[in-house]
Amino acid sequence: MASSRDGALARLHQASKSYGKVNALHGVDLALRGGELLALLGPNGAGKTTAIGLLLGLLRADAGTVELFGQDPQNIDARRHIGVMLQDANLPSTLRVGELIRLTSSWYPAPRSVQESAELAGVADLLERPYGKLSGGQQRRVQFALALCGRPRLLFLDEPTVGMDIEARSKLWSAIRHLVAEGNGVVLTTHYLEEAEALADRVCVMARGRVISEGSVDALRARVAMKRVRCTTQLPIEIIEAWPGVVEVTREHDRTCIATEQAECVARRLLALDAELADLEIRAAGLAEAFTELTRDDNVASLQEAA
Ligand SMILES: Nc1ncnc2c1ncn2[C@@H]1O[C@H](COP(=O)(O)OP(=O)(O)OP(=O)(O)O)[C@@H](O)[C@H]1O
Repeated sequence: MASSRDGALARLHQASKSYGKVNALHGVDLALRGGELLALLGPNGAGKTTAIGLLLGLLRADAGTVELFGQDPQNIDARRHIGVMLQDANLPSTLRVGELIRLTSSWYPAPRSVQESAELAGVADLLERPYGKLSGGQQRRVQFALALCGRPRLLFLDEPTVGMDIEARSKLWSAIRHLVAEGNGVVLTTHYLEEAEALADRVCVMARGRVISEGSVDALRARVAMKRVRCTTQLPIEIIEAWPGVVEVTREHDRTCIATEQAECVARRLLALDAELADLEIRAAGLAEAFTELTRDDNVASLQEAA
């Protein structure tokens, strides 16, 4: 299967798409490469599903170009080298898991064995069970087995771990890492930022139909000055929230977490006002803070544009 000129397995170039009056994508550029996991992030309505729909050939762009293995994504040959796990899979509930994997594999030119697919997805003990009788998390794992059974070179995973418990999620993460290490490309959309942080080689943040930031997790983190100050304090949240430079304050059990661009000033105030303060800790921003700051800046920009 061919890649496009720049070595990408798939790409959007200046792609735009509207639904009636809603401009869902405006001139988006995106390249997906082998051996790399790209996390596509953005608030609800940012255009992620639309971008994926174009790459999968489910939608047609109004303008710009869309390539899948150097071809039109509607081309059946190109589609045989992708694996897809979308949010609403409608699978026949009476079929057994083994039958579903066998049936799906038969569509691909060089599929994995049923056993290998089932083991990679952690469903080897469920092969004889009817799909409809499985729990939500088990059904998600079966959908993952169906996405990878055709030995795809490019895998699209739309919020793959929703509804999974911690153990299932961590197994799925290792399977995804295995697929990337084999040289395959993976596109992941998720609202769990720790998932993107754990898996992504590259992160693309979308908002209002545009790519507003793209780079490695570290590069995105470095773009934001935000830090996290954690401590145990009896000071009321409302007081801390009013301090200059404080962006967000949350409290879980007795731990208070403050997102701020002025960590040292906040720490000084905490120490001055609370003689009982304990467990003070200052950390660099995680992807979650970077995301909050990037999308907040974008909202400010959009309000300025509108004014
Ligand atoms: N079939 C459709 N008809 C009309 N508008 C649509 C349609 N699909 C999406 N939209 C609109 O296009 C915009 C982009 O939607 P899209 O589903 O691509 O966003 P998203 O980033 O995937 O959001 P989410 O995180 O909520 O899944 C939104 O304003 C949405 O309401």
